[in-house]
Amino acid sequence: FTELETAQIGRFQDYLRIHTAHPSPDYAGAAAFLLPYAASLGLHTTTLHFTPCKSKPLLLLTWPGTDPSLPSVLLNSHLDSVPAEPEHWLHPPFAAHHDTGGGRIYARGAQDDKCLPIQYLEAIRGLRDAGFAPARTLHISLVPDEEISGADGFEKFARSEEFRELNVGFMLDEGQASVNDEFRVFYGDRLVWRLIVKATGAPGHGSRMFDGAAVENLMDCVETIAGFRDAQFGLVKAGLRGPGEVVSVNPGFVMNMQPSEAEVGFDFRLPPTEDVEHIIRRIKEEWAPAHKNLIHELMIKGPMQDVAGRPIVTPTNASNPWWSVFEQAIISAGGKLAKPEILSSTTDSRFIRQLGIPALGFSPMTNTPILLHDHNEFLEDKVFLRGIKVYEHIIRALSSFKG
Ligand SMILES: CSCC[C@H](NC=O)C(=O)O
Ligand SMILES: [Zn+2]
Ligand SMILES: [Zn+2]
Repeated sequence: FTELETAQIGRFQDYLRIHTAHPSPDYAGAAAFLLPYAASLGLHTTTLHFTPCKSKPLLLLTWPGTDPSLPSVLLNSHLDSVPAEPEHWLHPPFAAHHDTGGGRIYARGAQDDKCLPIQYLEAIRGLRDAGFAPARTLHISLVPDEEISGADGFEKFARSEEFRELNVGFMLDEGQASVNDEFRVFYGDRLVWRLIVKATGAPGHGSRMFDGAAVENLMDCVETIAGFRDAQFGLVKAGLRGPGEVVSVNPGFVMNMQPSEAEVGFDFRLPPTEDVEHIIRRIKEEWAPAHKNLIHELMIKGPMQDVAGRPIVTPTNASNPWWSVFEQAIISAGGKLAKPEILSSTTDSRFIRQLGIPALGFSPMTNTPILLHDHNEFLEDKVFLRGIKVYEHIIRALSSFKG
């Protein structure tokens, strides 16, 4: 590695060592690391707060463009991470151990998504040192609480006056690792629903067999939903649909059993183009019907349509000029792009797509196992460094785009 590359890996490790995991992410520590870092590159820095206690900062880093009349480009990354169980890890999850043999850097957040701000900033360093001046203003947003819904993070930011003033024309946000040598890109996120079904039934002695007990009623619900789950999963297993193109449903989000009351929770994920009325009808009529003493509560986590009443997706065709700028940038970086996908999980991109602003999910990690939220999350040093080069191409292209 060159001296610069060694320093870049070091900065990545320093950031990974900040304890950003829920339930008590060290946002102040992350801000204390990132703000002076950005300032040292000549970026303007602002800290916004959308909570009264000011414990959830949202950092904005800005590289002003030479033509401020053009809409800006936003690169997003969330500051928080999911928790880790250290006993299941080869190395402590916040030590950022660098395995010098294989080059792996182990840490919670190595893929999701603490590589991104370092890659964004190091790409800016490279471009600045090469004398590049962006035409469009480039903003980086570093937001709290993505992992816990973004309600105090990007959701409030997207509705704010400060956001409107940024005049964002296009956003890049996190994506996911790719197990082959094609970069993955995401043009939509699935919708998140939580369904709680409560059953009531006749109480009775544990030795008696009788019809209509609460748990039995609830089991009918679980079994019918399990059948639907099998059918959806079957489409993915048969290669007919991508994992983001089916409705996923997983039980067990809350479980609380009593003799005359029983309750189960389901985590539902729906493709943005799904016929939601049809699913709601099936819940009411087939899966949790009142005649089986089942009641249900459906929580819809976030918007289901954009401001124009359409599914929340970013076009990846000629109708979206940013798409071809992005695609060309990947090619100019010597990369290959996989077919655009719907992300199985959910990111902050949904809040900006909902406003009708195009956004793509992208994390430059090829030939890397998908380890977000998993034990032993790691990113290889060479993959991390290549990502910096890829962002140099992307930032150059997006910020020069005159369309
Ligand atoms: C209700 S928003 C949940 C957001 C979360 N995002 C990342 O994992 C997810 O479960 O996909
Ligand atoms: Zn993430
Ligand atoms: Zn995550």
